[in-house]
Amino acid sequence: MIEVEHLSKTYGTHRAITDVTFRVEQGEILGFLGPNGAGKTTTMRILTGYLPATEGTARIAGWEVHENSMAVRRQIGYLPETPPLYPEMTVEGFLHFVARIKGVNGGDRPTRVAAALSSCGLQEKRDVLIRKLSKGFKQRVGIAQAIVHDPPVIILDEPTVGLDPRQIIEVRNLIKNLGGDRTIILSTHILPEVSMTCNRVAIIHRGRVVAIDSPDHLGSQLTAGTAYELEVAGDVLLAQQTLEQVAGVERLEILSSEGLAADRCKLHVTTAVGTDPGRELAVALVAANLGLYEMRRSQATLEDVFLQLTTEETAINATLEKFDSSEDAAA
Ligand SMILES: Nc1ncnc2c1ncn2[C@@H]1O[C@H](COP(=O)(O)OP(=O)(O)OP(=O)(O)O)[C@@H](O)[C@H]1O
Repeated sequence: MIEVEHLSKTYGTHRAITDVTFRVEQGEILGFLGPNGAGKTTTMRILTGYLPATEGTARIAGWEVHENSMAVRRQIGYLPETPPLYPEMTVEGFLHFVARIKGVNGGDRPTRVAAALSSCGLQEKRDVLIRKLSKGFKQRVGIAQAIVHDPPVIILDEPTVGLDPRQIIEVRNLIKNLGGDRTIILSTHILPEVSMTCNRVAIIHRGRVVAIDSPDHLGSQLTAGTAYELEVAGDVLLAQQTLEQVAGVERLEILSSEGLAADRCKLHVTTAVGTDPGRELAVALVAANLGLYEMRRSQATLEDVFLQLTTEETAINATLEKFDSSEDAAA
């Protein structure tokens, strides 16, 4: 439904996005996650036909966005960071107005407006002036204006920014309910937002997509599979050798033994993707006559991945190389 290939955008001499490539299939909710200034808004403005790309192409439902910007706008509902609302109009009056300018024909308008009011939980506010609404309800009106012409694609730029925690939950649920057949891209710099609402997440950093996958897969794909922290009694070198021989162990680190009893040591074991040899680690230690006093398992979370990708230059470069080599292999 959405195909983005090698998009770049330069403002003057400043490169805002570089070689952004991704696809979104019909019915998917893709989260566009990145810190402030990463290039989310720029990408969304190109996709919606409001901004030309410097290089690359973007297609929505088969239409190249820049060459067919009017046709593309009919396929898209767009909620910019600041919703375009007329405060002196009532909610219903405003939605009728938007339906008209988006080309919904007169006969269909009452049905479309009623559907948008209902989807966004706005029926009771239909006669209220927009300026009298809370920020959360204003945001719902912003989403209602994006969907009033029943577009197959919805693009939401930071839809929960500035809302209180209750409003955030309501807007997230609303977005999930809009899914189904519709294809949705939402941008955010808030991690839980993508885990809770999206099927897939694209992490964007300094204008580049540095990872794209399901929230769960990202946790395991980019770092090793599982990690264990172990407190062992006995000779530390024997413990190290014993653990290193267990199948699946990829990396072993001896941690500081500060605060531990004299014969104790702490080790951190990282295992290969797709392996989880917890039982074998315990059995091997006991078989070597070592004492096992603590064993804690942890999985890399989306937060670990996001921090790793957006704070460590080396990790980003490694990921970019990995992406380049997988593209080479695919070519
Ligand atoms: N009109 C513009 N002229 C010059 N530079 C711009 C313009 N718009 C954005 N930029 C720069 O391009 C980069 C990407 O900005 P963009 O707004 O796309 O990021 P973002 O991820 O949406 O961030 P935010 O969440 O802060 O809006 C930033 O460095 C920004 O300063």
